[in-house]
Amino acid sequence: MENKKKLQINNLIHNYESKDGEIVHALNNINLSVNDGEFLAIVGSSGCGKSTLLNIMAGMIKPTKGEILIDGETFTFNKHKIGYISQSDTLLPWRKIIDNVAIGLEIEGVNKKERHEIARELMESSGLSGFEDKYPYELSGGMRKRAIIIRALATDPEIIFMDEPFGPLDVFTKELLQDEILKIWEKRKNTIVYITHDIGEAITLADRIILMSYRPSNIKSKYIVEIPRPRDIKEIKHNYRFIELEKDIWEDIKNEVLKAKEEEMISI
Ligand SMILES: Nc1ncnc2c1ncn2[C@@H]1O[C@H](COP(=O)(O)OP(=O)(O)OP(=O)(O)O)[C@@H](O)[C@H]1O
Repeated sequence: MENKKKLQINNLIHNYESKDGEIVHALNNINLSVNDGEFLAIVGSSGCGKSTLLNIMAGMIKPTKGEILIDGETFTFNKHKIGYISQSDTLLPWRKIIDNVAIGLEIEGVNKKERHEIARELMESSGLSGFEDKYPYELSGGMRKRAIIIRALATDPEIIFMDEPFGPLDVFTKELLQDEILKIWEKRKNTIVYITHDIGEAITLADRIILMSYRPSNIKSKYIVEIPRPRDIKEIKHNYRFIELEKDIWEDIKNEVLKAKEEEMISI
């Protein structure tokens, strides 16, 4: 049976224009579909356009050309519910953690009792019980990140877009959070599109990995991660498929970076 397509990107082109009129050709005719419940990771060298692609998919940037469909319909915020998690710490410092976690529900008009119930449940499942009435500055970086993740989950979005969510964290905290994301996703099966620089992270988490070429960026390669689930965050690194895949993707990215450097040298 064919998988149901949740998200579809057709003929996407995006150019930026800087203040002095210089055009940056960021994305060049991207065609991509993401299946319902799929965990898709996007990797690529720095500046290749990963965040641009994610921000367009999440409706935050209007593309120069092309269309974004969710369940076959043009994406609009009125019709479709999405979650977005970036690298930055986006908790509101003046709100208690429970009110931060519940903010999406508040915007949806859910009453206080109900939204606090949902937020409490999520906080309990992610080890944040007891911190409901604390303020963001009273939590560690890892705890704040957990609060941001469950805030995105609280409204039960159809698709969650994540832009290097664990980038600034230490390796230990990062692995704990990766483990949590895996557990949450294995339970809920939301569709996730996840950007990362970290190839190991992409292999650990994703069903499929897209490698973007250098600018103007396109999809250079696609890799299926054929490692069974549930995945053990520590064990997976010793899996021969993990090792092979990591080597192949590294090689692929290295060639892309070298090509970009050569082009830069020629244009100087
Ligand atoms: N608002 C903007 N105006 C002009 N150029 C931009 C703008 N945003 C991004 N760019 C350029 O578009 C290209 C793609 O940027 P983008 O941030 O999408 O890349 P990225 O792959 O996410 O990079 P990184 O991995 O370093 O975060 C870069 O050359 C960047 O300088």
